[in-house]
Amino acid sequence: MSLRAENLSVGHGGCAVVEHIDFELAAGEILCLLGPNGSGKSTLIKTLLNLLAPCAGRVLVNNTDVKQWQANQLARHLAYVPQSHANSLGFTVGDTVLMGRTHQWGLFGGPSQVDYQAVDEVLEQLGIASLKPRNFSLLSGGQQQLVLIARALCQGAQTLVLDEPTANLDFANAAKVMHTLAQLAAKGKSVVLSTHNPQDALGINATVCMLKDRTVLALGPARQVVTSDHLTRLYGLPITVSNTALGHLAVVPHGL
Ligand SMILES: Nc1ncnc2c1ncn2[C@@H]1O[C@H](COP(=O)(O)OP(=O)(O)OP(=O)(O)O)[C@@H](O)[C@H]1O
Repeated sequence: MSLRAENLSVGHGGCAVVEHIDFELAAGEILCLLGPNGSGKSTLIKTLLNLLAPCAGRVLVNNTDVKQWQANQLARHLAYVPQSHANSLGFTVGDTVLMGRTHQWGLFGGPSQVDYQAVDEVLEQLGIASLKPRNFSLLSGGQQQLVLIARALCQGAQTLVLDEPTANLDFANAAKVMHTLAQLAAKGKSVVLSTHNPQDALGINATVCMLKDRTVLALGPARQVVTSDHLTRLYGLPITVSNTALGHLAVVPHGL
């Protein structure tokens, strides 16, 4: 499985928000989009998912233009994980995850034993099997985010695409979601995510794509690209990336 952006320009109504984006994501890799508010992260994500047409260039999934994929076929390759939300009309966690299988049922089909088994397997894989009978809308934001990741996995997609998966999550839940994504990548899934926290990118050893002023400011491995200089330019305030005594890199804004 590969996801490739080729000289891609993304935007709305023919007006480009970011131009000349080039990257290739292979199995097991994580691409992390960083950029200030309005820099085009969500616009790029929607274009990758074929929800928005590119202004120029193209998106290729397994070397085929994303526009040429049938929606139910594309669902086996790309799964969108929205931000956690509570308007699930009272569905249980089990039902919510089962919905990831609908593209496999055909017009008049319904779930089979294989589908129910797939639900149990992904809930087990993410360590949330005990949540299965619970009402999705009554879960915490972090639990909901894990359930939505489970639904995407149940879809069978090779690549998960997440728009700000840690937004609105407390410190522990955000860490758990990022850890889960890193574990999935280690097992061969590809992940695209956006975040407002550069520390997220360092923690999961991602490839980072920084968006600023309609261009890609930097693209490369987090430890090379998430630097004081790049972050200062990206967010427009002094930011230091320094080594901690434990050998981690810590991102600290200062001078406010
Ligand atoms: N449906 C739309 N029609 C026209 N312009 C839009 C639309 N959606 C977003 N935009 C504009 O596109 C630009 C990029 O928005 P986008 O939501 O992609 O940024 P973002 O980096 O995801 O922002 P944030 O971090 O605040 O979520 C902004 O100027 C925004 O106003």
